[in-house]
Amino acid sequence: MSIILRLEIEKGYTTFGEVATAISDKGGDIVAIDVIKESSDKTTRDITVKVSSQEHSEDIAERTEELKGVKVVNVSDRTFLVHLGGKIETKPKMPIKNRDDLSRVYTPEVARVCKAIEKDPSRAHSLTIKRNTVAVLSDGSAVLGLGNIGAAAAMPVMEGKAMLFKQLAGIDAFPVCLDNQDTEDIIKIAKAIAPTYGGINLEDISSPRCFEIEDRLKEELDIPVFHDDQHGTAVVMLAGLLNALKLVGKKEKDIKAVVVGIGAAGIASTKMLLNAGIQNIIGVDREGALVKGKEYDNPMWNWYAENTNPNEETGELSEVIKDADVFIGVSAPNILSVEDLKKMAEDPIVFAMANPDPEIAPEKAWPHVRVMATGRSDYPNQINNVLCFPGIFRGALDCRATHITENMKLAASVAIASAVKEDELNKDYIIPSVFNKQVVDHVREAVIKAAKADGVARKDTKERS
Ligand SMILES: NC(=O)c1ccc[n+]([C@@H]2O[C@H](COP(=O)([O-])OP(=O)(O)OC[C@H]3O[C@@H](n4cnc5c(N)ncnc54)[C@H](O)[C@@H]3O)[C@@H](O)[C@H]2O)c1
Ligand SMILES: O=C(O)C[C@H](O)C(=O)O
Ligand SMILES: [Mg+2]
Repeated sequence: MSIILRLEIEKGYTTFGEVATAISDKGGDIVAIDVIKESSDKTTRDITVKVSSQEHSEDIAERTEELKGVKVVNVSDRTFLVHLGGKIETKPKMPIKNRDDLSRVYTPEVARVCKAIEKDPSRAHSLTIKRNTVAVLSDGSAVLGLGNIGAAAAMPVMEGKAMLFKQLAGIDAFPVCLDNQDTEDIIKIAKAIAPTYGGINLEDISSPRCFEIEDRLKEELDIPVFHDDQHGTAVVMLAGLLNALKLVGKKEKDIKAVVVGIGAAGIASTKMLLNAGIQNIIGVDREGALVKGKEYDNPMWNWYAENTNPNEETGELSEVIKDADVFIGVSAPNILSVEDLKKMAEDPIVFAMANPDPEIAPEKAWPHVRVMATGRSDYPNQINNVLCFPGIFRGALDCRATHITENMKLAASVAIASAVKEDELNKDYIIPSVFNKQVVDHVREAVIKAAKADGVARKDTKERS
């Protein structure tokens, strides 16, 4: 990463050469120097420095501040710079050039359009932003793997999702971050804001509340509601796994899979694994493997224990990982060790999907596994729900689907998997890149077909409204 150090240097104490030496002594690589302000007694300079980590950057800033007459005004890294003022904006589709335009887009003419919608509410789809707009709704309770960091702190993730909706699928999405973590309130708020949107993408809402919120909204609204951390993750995980199993020549019905983190992503992923014919799945959470006969507070865990772990294996991850063919991690950083990897069956497949820090670092895992994937953008094999949500919503909006069904999700999975051609498949390419333009189109098409087959499409996509 690179940072920009803004320094105020009083003249007569420390020379710029001494500042540069201090930075390079600490291992910083100076790549640019800009003079911001110059006066008779001091100079302000921006120094762009390549550093290896946040700690490294703090170390350099501290060392620089120790120099006599030098003040660190600001340390900004490029990631923070791209977040300045937020990452998205709204834009009018046409300019308002004169009173005539004004009277059409606004009072008085706009009233005729309002009345038309009042008379026939379905016209909201064609006469407002509804048909192409998705709410990215979060309560900030399970943001990435960072936990309950609240609504305001969740915003950068939700803005990022909105950017991806637009860039990858042309969908106008914007964050709706709620300072409220009460299940009933969230349901009420989501229902109240629904008229604005063609769909609701629930994001980073912790389990088990996320299940009830999604189920109730699906029941009570006529627009698609999709909890991305459950279904987006499961769809992409299955796509990657189908290809990884092909690569190692193993069959779904013969393998043992260990899923760690039995929350939103873990439960939905397990349901998809079961539907794909994987029979031996063991779920592990903080207290070890979930097993039949135990009474859990979390009702979903009781369901889980009843429907998985046919051999009733018990114990910690380090015990049940023995002879596993597949590890699916949607839990917390660094919970999988090299020792665990060594106990797995031949040709281990490891999807360490916790964000931003995976269950095991790829550098550690690579020597011991056949296929390694993470949720991150900076390693090969990115298993991340971003491969799903743009295309699945593009398809759902285009056919005006009322719901996103199991078949639509499965169709999305197969479409994502098939974007990797047989002759391209290799251990570092089991899943297409986020930038593969075919992915959204293929997912869209597959999803529309499945929506029509399931009777949830309200519109023939050939017509343009
Ligand atoms: N790559 C992706 O596309 C993707 C998608 C969704 C979630 N995730 C990641 O998966 C993780 C979980 O997300 P979620 O939405 O399911 O959250 P969640 O809060 O619903 O579930 C997390 C579960 O992990 C369990 N857990 C936490 N620490 C654990 C540990 N040390 N050992 C075993 N279990 C542990 C928790 O008890 C909980 O049941 C996060 O890190 C998130 O970033 C990745
Ligand atoms: O946001 C991501 O990168 C993926 C996922 O939604 C997560 O919560 O980790
Ligand atoms: Mg998420």
